[in-house]
Amino acid sequence: MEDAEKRELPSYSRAEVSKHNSHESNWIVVDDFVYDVTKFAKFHPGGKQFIDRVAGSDSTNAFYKYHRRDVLETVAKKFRIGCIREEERRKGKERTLEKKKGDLELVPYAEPAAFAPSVSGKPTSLYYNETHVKFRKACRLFFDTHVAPTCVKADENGEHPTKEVYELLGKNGLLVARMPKGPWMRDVVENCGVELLGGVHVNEFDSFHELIAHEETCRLGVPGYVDGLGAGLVIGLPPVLQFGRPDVARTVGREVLLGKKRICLAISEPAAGSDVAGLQTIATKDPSTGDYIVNGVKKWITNGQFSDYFTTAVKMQDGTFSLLLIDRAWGGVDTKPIKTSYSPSAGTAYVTYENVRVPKEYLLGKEGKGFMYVMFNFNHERWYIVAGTNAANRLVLAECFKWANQRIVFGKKLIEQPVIRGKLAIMAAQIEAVQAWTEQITHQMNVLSHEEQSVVLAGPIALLKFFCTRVANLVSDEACQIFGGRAITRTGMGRIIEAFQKSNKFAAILGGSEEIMADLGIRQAMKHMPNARL
Ligand code: HEM
Repeated sequence: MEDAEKRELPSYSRAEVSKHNSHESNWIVVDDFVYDVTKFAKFHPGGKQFIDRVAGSDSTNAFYKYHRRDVLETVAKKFRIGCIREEERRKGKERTLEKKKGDLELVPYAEPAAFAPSVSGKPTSLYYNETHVKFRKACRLFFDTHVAPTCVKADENGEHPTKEVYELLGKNGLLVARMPKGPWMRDVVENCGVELLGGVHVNEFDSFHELIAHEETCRLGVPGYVDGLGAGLVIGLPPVLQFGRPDVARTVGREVLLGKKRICLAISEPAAGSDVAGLQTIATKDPSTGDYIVNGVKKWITNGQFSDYFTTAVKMQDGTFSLLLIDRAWGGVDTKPIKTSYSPSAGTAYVTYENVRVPKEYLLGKEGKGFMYVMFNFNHERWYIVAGTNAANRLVLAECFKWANQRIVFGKKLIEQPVIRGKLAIMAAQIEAVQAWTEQITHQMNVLSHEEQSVVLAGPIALLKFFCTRVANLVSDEACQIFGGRAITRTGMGRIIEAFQKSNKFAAILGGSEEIMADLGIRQAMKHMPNARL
């Protein structure tokens, strides 16, 4: 793409560029493009003197000391006046790697091993086939084209993803792709015009495609906005689809999976986080109609601020729990934003229910069985949290590799320092371990029934989540040390590291805290352990 653009532009020799080396005419070269920065110099955010110092020269290396590559495609583009003559351009490893929309990364460990470039072109994993490769590439192109160009600003401004973005995700199957396996996918594909990306057929779609959909959504580097893109849907809609009355499940399922309505899961309360049994939101039954009247509050509800539907856990008068689907339009539901350490784009809310009348048709499953449904849903929720967190871990590692390759300190590249390579090694090894275990569990999800999964996978998924969020903690810590001051700066080179640092603890708490996960993993193992003795 860059080469094609260069063919269209006037070309200059390096000698010609070097003549424009003053305040009156200041040209610089970055990646073989020529920029006239004469007028821009005094508006340059880094100060005029930096630009003046390099007037007339190739400033590629100097440029990459202080900017992310995207500055070239945004701010710098309007000053681009030409390119360097072909025979004088940088060659081989001297050239900055060109990256087009939809390209997978070539940086080491930036992609799961099965998607890293293979020398022979042969598949390198037993879990994935050609449809997974096509699906990942199509997802990457989708996000690079439709989401990446605007999400950084939206996240910065705390804007929720728009209805248009949701509808686009819906139409391209990126909402249904994040649901557990079930008939809803065939329904929206065959009856609602949804087309799965990469030409994947409904019959081909499996849990590995779903894993890819989570990974691709979560690797944008803007955690608040990423959660705004459907964290509520991933955890809030499955109970409706799996346990709702068929007519309710179909109507609400279609609305949400097409991106026309939004949903969240409302379980935690000011006094009940991981301790789900401590819920205090009460549902009383109207004996004349069988409807439920709900009163109470919910806290930390991701997407609650802009959701239409709330999949809500309530306590019944007899002390048991039920799950109700509540529509904001019925009245009595109020949401207000909670300020968290990441962007308000996630729509994290404090939700109040005041005498909300819920028609009995909106009970999910059986009365009094809500706790079981919440537990059932937790396996999928925790597995999705792992998928997203490890995708973010990987993104951070790729940022570290790039930065260590371009940052010069004490006269050499950071990556030439053994201490930095040690940090990259510990991150890469642990991220790969999480990936391998995730893929193993994903395979089990593919072959086991839901019932078997509840028995066999609850423990391993809890331990995997515990391990993954510990790894995220380590990745964040090491990345901060590699990026130095930039890791605590919201914009510029270290923005992804800074955002990750502020948000990686979310995954260690939501969906069951690290401590509870570790304990649950071993308790589940003990349940199935025979009375073995040494
Ligand atoms: C077309 C050329 C250039 C453009 C459009 C440009 C634009 C920018 C922008 C937008 C920033 C704000 C930080 C960010 O968003 O990343 C910035 C910061 C900066 N730029 Fe440039 N720049 C250019 C060339 C250069 C060159 C050639 C140098 C050095 C020789 C330089 C040195 C700096 C420095 C030192 C900062 C401050 C970095 C910091 O805060 O740590 N810039 N520039």
